[in-house]
Formats: sequence, C-alpha cells, structure tokens
Amino acid sequence: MASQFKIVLLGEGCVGKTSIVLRYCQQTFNENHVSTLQASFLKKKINLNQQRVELAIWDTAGQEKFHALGPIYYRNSHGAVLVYDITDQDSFQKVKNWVRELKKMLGSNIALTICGNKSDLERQRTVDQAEAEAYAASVGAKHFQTSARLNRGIDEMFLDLAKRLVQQGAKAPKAQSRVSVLVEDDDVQPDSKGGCC
Ligand SMILES: Nc1nc2c(ncn2[C@@H]2O[C@H](COP(=O)(O)OP(=O)(O)OP(=O)(O)O)[C@@H](O)[C@H]2O)c(=O)[nH]1
Repeated sequence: MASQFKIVLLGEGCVGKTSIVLRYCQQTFNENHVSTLQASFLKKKINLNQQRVELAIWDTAGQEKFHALGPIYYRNSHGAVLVYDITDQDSFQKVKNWVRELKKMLGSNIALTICGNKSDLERQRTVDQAEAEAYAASVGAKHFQTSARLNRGIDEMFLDLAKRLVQQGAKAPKAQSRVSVLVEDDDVQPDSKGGCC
C-alpha cells in the first residue's frame, strides 16, 4: 500500500499556490488569477525507490481575510510549502509569519519548504535569494525556487519534501492546543492593492 502524506501550501494571495499545484498535478498553467476561496486538494502519486507515495496537496486561499482558516488545513499536515513571489517583498514577510505560526502551533513536527515562485521574473526580483536561503536554513526549512509558468523546480521541490517525509516516517502532527477559527466578516473589502496581482 502507498504511504500517504498531506502537504499544505500557504502564502499570500497571488503568489502562485494554485498554479504550482495545477502544474504539478495536472501539467497545466493559467495566465489569469482566480482567487482561491475555499481550499481544495489534488492527489499526486510518485515512486520513491520502488516505494509508492501518495501526496494529498492542499491549496489554500491566500487573501488575508481567509487567514483564520489556515489551522483547519495545516494542523494534520505532514509537510508545508510556504510560497512567496520573488518580485514581492511583502509576500516574503508573510512567509515568516506563517513559519512563526506553524512553529507555535505544531512545534517542529511539520517538514517545511520555503518556495520562491515566479523565478521567470528574475529581472523584477525584490527578494534577495541569498537572504531567503539563509532565512530558510535558520528555521530548518529547505528553500526552492520555482516557476509554475515555465515548469521549473516544482517536481524537484515536491520530490525533496516527499523524500524527507518518508525518511522521517512522518506522522501527522497534533496541534498543541485546540484550534478555534473565527471568520469575522465575509464581506471584507479588497486590500489596498485592489485585490491582487
Ligand atoms: N510569471 C509568472 N506568473 C505566475 C507564476 N505562477 C503563477 N503566476 C501567475 O500569478 C497569478 C496568481 O497565481 P495563482 O496561482 O492564482 O495564485 P494563488 O497564490 O493561488 O492566489 P490566491 O488563490 O489568491 O491565494 C496568476 O495570474 C498566475 O498566472 C509564475 O511562476 N510566473
């Protein structure tokens, strides 16, 4: 029987979470942004040294108003991919917030990957690569650069995470305390960027 692992993608709106999952699981890419409103998951089966592994990859909504839903998706996850956009410094700061939250809620029981997406936009880069890699190392995470658009780095990133989960014989972490989720207002105005992208 295949080992099954749950992986959650977290990160600011518009960084490319949905695009990464669709590229990895369905080999497709959409130039347009459709905000994720509810999380959903896709499955991907891979072989690791003759061992069958099934990944359930959860794509979550990145807009701030959905932040409170995060715990529902990360609390039973074996691994998390924290995605930022290499052209958007704020999205990198948001990754740091997610790392703090995951460490607080789950300890170090969740395998972390930090992903700088949109590597095809190198000329518009605002997040220093060396700094991002150093930060990832400082929190025990692996760092990858990807382009969902050009299909770069994505297979390698999930393969590395799957290998780590297999090696660790990952067990789904338990949240350290009861997680309560409060969604205050379904009608929040778009942020100052006027939505995203
Ligand atoms: N140039 C470039 N654009 C990308 C890449 N990945 C995603 N995009 C674009 O970025 C926009 C947002 O991508 P999504 O995948 O919808 O972003 P998301 O993080 O899922 O957004 P939310 O659902 O709001 O959280 C879309 O217009 C994509 O086409 C990439 O690697 N390179």
